[in-house]
Amino acid sequence: MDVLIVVATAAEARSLSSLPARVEVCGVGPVAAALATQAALLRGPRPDLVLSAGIGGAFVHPGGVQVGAAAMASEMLYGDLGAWNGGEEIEESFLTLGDLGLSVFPDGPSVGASLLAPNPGRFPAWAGSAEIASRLGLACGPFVTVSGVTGSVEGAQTLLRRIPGVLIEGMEGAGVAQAAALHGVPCTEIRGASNLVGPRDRDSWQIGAALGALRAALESVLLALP
Ligand SMILES: O=C(O)c1cccc(C(=O)CC[C@H]2O[C@@H](n3cnc4c(=O)[nH]cnc43)[C@H](O)[C@@H]2O)c1
Repeated sequence: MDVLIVVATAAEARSLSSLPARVEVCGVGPVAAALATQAALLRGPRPDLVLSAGIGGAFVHPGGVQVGAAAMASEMLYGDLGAWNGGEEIEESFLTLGDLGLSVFPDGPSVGASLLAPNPGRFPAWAGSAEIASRLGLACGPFVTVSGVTGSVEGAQTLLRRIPGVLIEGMEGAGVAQAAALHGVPCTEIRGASNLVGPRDRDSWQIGAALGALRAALESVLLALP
């Protein structure tokens, strides 16, 4: 399988040097990720699989991953694409694009693109993800993509309530997946957990351990691919 790996930063790319895959550095955030993935796919060659990869935050729950371990996505979804709904008389809640009847894809034919099924910003991972993760002993579950890193216990709990079993928070995965979906190329996400999702404690981030786990996971995944 020909694989395109998309990472946010040059440091992440350096930690993946000499892997048998093309590595594209996209910049931080979902917009940068989607733009760079789109550009790489237009430039070609067309890969068989796109992998969004990097470090990420781990959600704390019984099925969650430890800092320093890697995990694989079952789906990639936007965590802050929608509308906050609150006021004097109602408790604040979050409305997703699905709740609002909106889609991340054009809702009519657009230049150069055929009409795609409405999508609220949730992208199923490549169909082989769960099987390969289980074979390699990697946790597999939903990965959420945000533009603003979660910085409180309440923020982490709100995301966990909205996305049961969510494993990892990152800033690029759903953007990469959206671009791959537009091109009809399967996509999944792999991250090494550098920190817990919650109050900001930058000194506790274990970036070296996360990058080591990410590289080991990617080496095994690339070997195991058909
Ligand atoms: O120090 C900060 O407050 C800070 C704010 C925004 C970004 C950063 C970065 O170091 C880049 C984050 C980079 O790594 C991924 N990442 C890692 N942990 C998390 C997380 O808990 N939540 C979301 N993203 C995370 C992300 O994909 C970026 O590419 C530092």
